Amino acid sequence: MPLFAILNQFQILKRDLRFAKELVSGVTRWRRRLDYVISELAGRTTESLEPEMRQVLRLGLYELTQMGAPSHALNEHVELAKAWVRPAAAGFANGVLREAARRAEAGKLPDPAAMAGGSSVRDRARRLGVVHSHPTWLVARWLRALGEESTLSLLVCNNARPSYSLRANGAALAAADEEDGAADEQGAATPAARLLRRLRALEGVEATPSPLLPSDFVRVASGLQSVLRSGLVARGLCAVQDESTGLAVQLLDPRPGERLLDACAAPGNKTLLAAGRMLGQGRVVALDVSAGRLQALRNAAEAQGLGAIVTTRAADLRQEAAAARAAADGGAAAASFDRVLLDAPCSGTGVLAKRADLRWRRTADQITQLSTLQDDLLNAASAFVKPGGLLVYSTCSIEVDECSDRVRAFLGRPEGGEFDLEAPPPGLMPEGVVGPDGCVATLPHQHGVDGAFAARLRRRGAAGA
Ligand SMILES: C[S@@+](CC[C@H](N)C(=O)[O-])C[C@H]1O[C@@H](n2cnc3c(N)ncnc32)[C@H](O)[C@@H]1O
Repeated sequence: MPLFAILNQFQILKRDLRFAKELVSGVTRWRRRLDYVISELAGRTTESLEPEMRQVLRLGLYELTQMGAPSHALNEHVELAKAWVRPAAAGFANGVLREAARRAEAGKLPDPAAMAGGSSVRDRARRLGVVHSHPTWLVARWLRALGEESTLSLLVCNNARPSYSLRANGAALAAADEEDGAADEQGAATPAARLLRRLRALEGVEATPSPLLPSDFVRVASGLQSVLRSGLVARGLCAVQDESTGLAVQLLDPRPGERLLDACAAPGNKTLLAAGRMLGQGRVVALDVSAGRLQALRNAAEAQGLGAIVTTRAADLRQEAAAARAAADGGAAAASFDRVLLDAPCSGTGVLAKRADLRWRRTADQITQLSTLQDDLLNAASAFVKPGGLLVYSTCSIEVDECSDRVRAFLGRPEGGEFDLEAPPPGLMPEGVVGPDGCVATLPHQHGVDGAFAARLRRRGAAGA
């Protein structure tokens, strides 16, 4: 086959891939609202349909109503029903989708906002849950915690196109500038300034320093695909990472020459930012129960020129702490780290705009189970903090039960007896992210970044870190 034909085919494949991605992520995000419309049109609940038929109708309806597909494109979905569900299913799919096309053209698609219902939290959560395509239990939680107006903004934000940021890798950028002979000119520049210089050379990329963490992060308003194609990420000069993840490291405030434990480290977004701040001096132990994800961290540390100070350890933090406490010295030797970061496993409700599927995979029971794990991990992490040292607890959740409640519970347990919740020193954190309790918290609709939480806990004793 001639080269131009192969390239042409490749273009088509790329276009198809983009289309397929948009379709799948859109259907995943808008699943509940789509199901409402389908059930109104079909006169039966979507749960009563075969799973494959449900998917065919969701795909067809989304393409028709959100991607501006002409009604003849629905033939593809009818053919899909024939092939995937069974030949006789084509008539049903055709009937529902043609009715959708007719009603859409007349501006009369079933509208969930007009759903009848009472004014209890549950009823309002159900209505908002269908209109904005979120599970009722989660909306009810937010209505209780945040109120109606804030919940509504959050729901809208979770369905909007997410914004992306890049973390600038200072060590790798400095080395690359040296190689390019730009070291003098860039000598005192921050990692973000070094990265911005490179981004300016790329066509179609609009980027500005992060308003929250301007030294390390860059906000990309457009052109993320060009950045990825440029090889800057593959070469380890930057990483796609939300600014909110940098807040926990900012609160931890690691310094050159210190010993730092990242107790739930993989895949290493925070470890690598922290290690970068240590300017090649000191030691970072990155511990995680997942050996596979730790290997990815190891590779990234090497690529970013941070391999010399980062050591990985695959282990369960709870077992490590139990072993340390059972030692003859009662754990005194293990309590040797100046700073410990516990970025705990959590529900991830702060990152729903970027993870379209997560809202459907989480349950209220999981939040309860995760809270127990978070308690156990906080107890364990505290064993490694030296007297006078710092423990930062962080999550990417916006649920109080996974955030400030866990900190309060820790301070009330024997393991937390030697710790105090400490407000960040003046000037350390950006404006608007520290609450009255001294904890750091972001909400996507208020801060324009993912939702996240971080608290700074100081162990009483000798010299402070
Ligand atoms: C929120 S993620 C950490 C993300 C990481 N800090 C970053 O910024 O890239 C939580 C991590 O905790 C790890 N984890 C869960 N249970 C653990 C345990 N018992 N001991 C150690 N690590 C654990 C998971 O494997 C997961 O990588």
